[in-house]
Amino acid sequence: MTPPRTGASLCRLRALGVRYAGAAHPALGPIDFDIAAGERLAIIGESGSGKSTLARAIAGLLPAGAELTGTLDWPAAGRRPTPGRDLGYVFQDPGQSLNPVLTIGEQVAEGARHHLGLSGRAARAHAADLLTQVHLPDPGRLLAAYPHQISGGQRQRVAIAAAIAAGPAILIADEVTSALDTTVQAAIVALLDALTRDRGMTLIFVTHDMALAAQLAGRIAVMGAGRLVEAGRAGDILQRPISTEARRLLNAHIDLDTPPLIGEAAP
Ligand SMILES: Nc1ncnc2c1ncn2[C@@H]1O[C@H](COP(=O)(O)OP(=O)(O)OP(=O)(O)O)[C@@H](O)[C@H]1O
Ligand code: NI
Repeated sequence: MTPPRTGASLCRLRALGVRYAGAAHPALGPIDFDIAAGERLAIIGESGSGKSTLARAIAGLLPAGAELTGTLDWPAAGRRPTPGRDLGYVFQDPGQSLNPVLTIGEQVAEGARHHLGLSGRAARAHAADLLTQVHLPDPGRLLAAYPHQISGGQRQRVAIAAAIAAGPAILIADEVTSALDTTVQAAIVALLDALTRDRGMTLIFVTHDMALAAQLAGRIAVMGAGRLVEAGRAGDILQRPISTEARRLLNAHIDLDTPPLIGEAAP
């Protein structure tokens, strides 16, 4: 897919709704929203608010049997992006992104071989290059390793390398840092920031952390109970949140930043 002009409407949601198979109520919607080409959007909300459902609907990665209502158009491209080629997706748990019985080399090279038509040898070289780009040490050795042989933070770097292997124009990262400790979190966020900026990719970053959202995104969409309750520039939402959901997420973050009482901090 040729990357559309920056700022053009990339994805247009109109009365978009999702109902999972057998569910009594829709998990999402109706949602009206536009995503601009090249923008950096954070989708935030509390657990169960529908963030992943929205992200998966955009990616075309909803589970079988999920029913979509309303419309989801791709005006600039004229067709939906192909996951893996036009759109990369990184999950919260690298176990969902990575296959435990394939080597890291095999899975990072797979996207390049499949979508770019590279030979096995060229795809392997490309995979080693990608591992370097996500700042993993000793790519030559890592190519032959299995996911369980590296740390959680390293696995997330591998998942990011695999997601961008075919050079997609869009990257969706769904809670990719929530299983990691704070310093590793910051490094992964910095990596996503640099990679997507360098490549002019559209970034959709799902999180329940307002500070991470504001750090990475230009615009924030706030979800609550399956609906979009507020959307706007990151700075505006941080300084003047309107919805109770956005206020709650901000307060939650201030609480986290409060230093623990001396008694609690003692070992
Ligand atoms: N595969 C599924 N089948 C049925 N219901 C689902 C499925 N996935 C999610 N749901 C339901 O849809 C609603 C929205 O869930 P979703 O995972 O989108 O929320 P979320 O904001 O991503 O939450 P979290 O922060 O916990 O990841 C919830 O009520 C959830 O139970
Ligand atoms: Ni989720």
